[in-house]
Amino acid sequence: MGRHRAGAAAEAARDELFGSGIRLSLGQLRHEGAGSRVGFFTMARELPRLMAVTVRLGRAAAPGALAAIVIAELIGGVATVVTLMSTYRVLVPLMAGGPSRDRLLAAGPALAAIALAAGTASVMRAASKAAASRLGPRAERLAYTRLLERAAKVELAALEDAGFHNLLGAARQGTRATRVVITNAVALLTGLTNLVASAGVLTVLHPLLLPLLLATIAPKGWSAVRAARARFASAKRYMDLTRQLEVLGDLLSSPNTGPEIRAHGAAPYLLAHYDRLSSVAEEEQERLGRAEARGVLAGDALSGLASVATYAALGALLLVGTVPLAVAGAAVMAIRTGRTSLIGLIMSTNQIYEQGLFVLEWERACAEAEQRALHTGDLALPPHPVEIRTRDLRFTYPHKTRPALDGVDVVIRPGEIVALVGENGSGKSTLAKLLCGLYLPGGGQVTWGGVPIELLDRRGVFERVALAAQDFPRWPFTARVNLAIGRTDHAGDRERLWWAGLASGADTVAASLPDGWDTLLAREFMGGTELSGGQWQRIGLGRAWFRDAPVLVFDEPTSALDPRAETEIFDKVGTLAADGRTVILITHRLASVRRVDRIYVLRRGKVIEHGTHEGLMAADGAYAEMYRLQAEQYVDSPVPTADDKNKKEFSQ
Ligand SMILES: Nc1ncnc2c1ncn2[C@@H]1O[C@H](COP(=O)(O)OP(=O)(O)OP(=O)(O)O)[C@@H](O)[C@H]1O
Repeated sequence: MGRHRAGAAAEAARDELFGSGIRLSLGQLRHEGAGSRVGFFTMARELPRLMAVTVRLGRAAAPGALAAIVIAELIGGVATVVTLMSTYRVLVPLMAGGPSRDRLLAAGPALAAIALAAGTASVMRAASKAAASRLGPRAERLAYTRLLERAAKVELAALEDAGFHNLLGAARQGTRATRVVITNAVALLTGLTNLVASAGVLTVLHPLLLPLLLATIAPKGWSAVRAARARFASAKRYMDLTRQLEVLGDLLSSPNTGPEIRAHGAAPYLLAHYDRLSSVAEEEQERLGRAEARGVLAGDALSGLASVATYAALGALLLVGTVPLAVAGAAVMAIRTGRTSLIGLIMSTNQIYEQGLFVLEWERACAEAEQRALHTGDLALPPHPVEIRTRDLRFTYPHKTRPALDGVDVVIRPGEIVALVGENGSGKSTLAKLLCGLYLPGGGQVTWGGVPIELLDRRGVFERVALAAQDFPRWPFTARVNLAIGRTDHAGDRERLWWAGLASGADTVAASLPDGWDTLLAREFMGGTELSGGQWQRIGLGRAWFRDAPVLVFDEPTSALDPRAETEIFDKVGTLAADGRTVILITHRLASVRRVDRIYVLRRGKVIEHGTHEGLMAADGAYAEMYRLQAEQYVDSPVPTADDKNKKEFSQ
């Protein structure tokens, strides 16, 4: 009852902080989990596929190391066969009649063979381990690089899809799992060669002994596999929760949220939610642990019974004289070796399976990322600037019902400055992203030079655009790189940096920093520093200037700038257009759009008005109303200038 209440409280915590998203994802995964609840044999079928993925990865990462492992393990297996068979050959003369000296001498060659084989096996195991330590990290790096390469190329919309995001989370775990799988695959190979060796020897000694050996181990295998599946299903189901706990942990210790957490006294509230959410994770771990313990107990009991049966059978064979004493002695050795190998084999199989399922997620994520890769046509843009136009453009974000854009028609000619204005959430930033090809239309068209964007080589479109987004990234790198990342193939271009710095005012920011352009802009690292909001905005604008593209998109470029800097920026935007560049300007500062070529006013994803400032003022519609509202803020309480004051004093 108490537990039930704790669960309900945690559920409530999820709703309050993260909305219903996590419940949805838990529900969905429960459903998926039900579909994938399969038995031992499905797992047995999955294991080879899982191993094949890892082996392919290993072959690509370090083929030499992989070959070394296989060879060393095979030789190790042969050495085990030699050891076991030689044991039999030692026992036969030792148990025969005659003087002890003769019996020992007769057993001598077999004893020497055992020593040699044991030595060889040790050397081979060591060689195999060394090769695995080379292979593991390389495979992990290769897996991670492949994942990142593919993830960096997917459509932006895919990155914003929570399902794909979760898959990427599991895949990232999968890249780390490759190393565990490889280490355990070596152990598996060792166990397998030893097992084959013992099984072979047992079969030679007496055919009945082999099935008995297998019977001792099968229940253990069953319980281990069951536990591995349960752990994997749980890790997947709780992926969102794990991520949200990480996020809460980061928020509680981040310098960005630090001031607000302290000033608002929010720490106890967040900690309480952390506590409740982590109690859900804890409960799940407990549940898994209990289920696993039950499975282990059942497996061990069955395995114990089978062991008793094995030794009883051996005893019976000995009693009826079917098996001589030497053979029974060797059989005991082989059973012990086989059992140890089998237990090791099950442990490693268990690990391989549990971690390998994440490796399969890695493979699935790579495949899905490839499927969701940026769609691009092959038509090249002409070298000269072209007109950008939308016709009946519609766009809805994934998992949303209401369209963000609903039948938008705009035209932007080369060398024009076009402004997009409108209330919050009206679709301005979304439109800008569609114009520069970051999203593909859900309906209607975006054309560049008359060609629909889907048919164009989109890399060519990106090449022509510099985007200073509203939420531009604050890269935790040096100030220099924060600009140069706008066009990395010119990263070392000092003249470009100087020019971009001058145009955006980022040069004055750099001049105020301890190491100038080489100052690290991340206070969480040693030697790093933090900028003010306005300073960051200058850096962000500097990046767009550094990119120096024919089409510039400025989304709220001056929201954090002081009035002087703002005026300077808008003057510079004007000169960009005079130089033949096309400028798309999104702003709420209507004073700054008076001189642009055309203004589009958006509301709820539609263009409700368009024209020049004068035309829209004359039309006396939504734009005129917004403009007057802003202008009145200044007109209602006029601030006298120094000149006004002089005039007043003069008239008195
Ligand atoms: N990445 C996204 N995923 C889902 N919905 C989004 C996303 N970005 C924006 N939206 C939604 O699309 C609609 C339009 O948003 P958009 O950012 O284009 O508006 P905007 O006019 O630029 O607003 P603002 O003036 O506040 O910047 C809003 O309802 C918003 O909630």
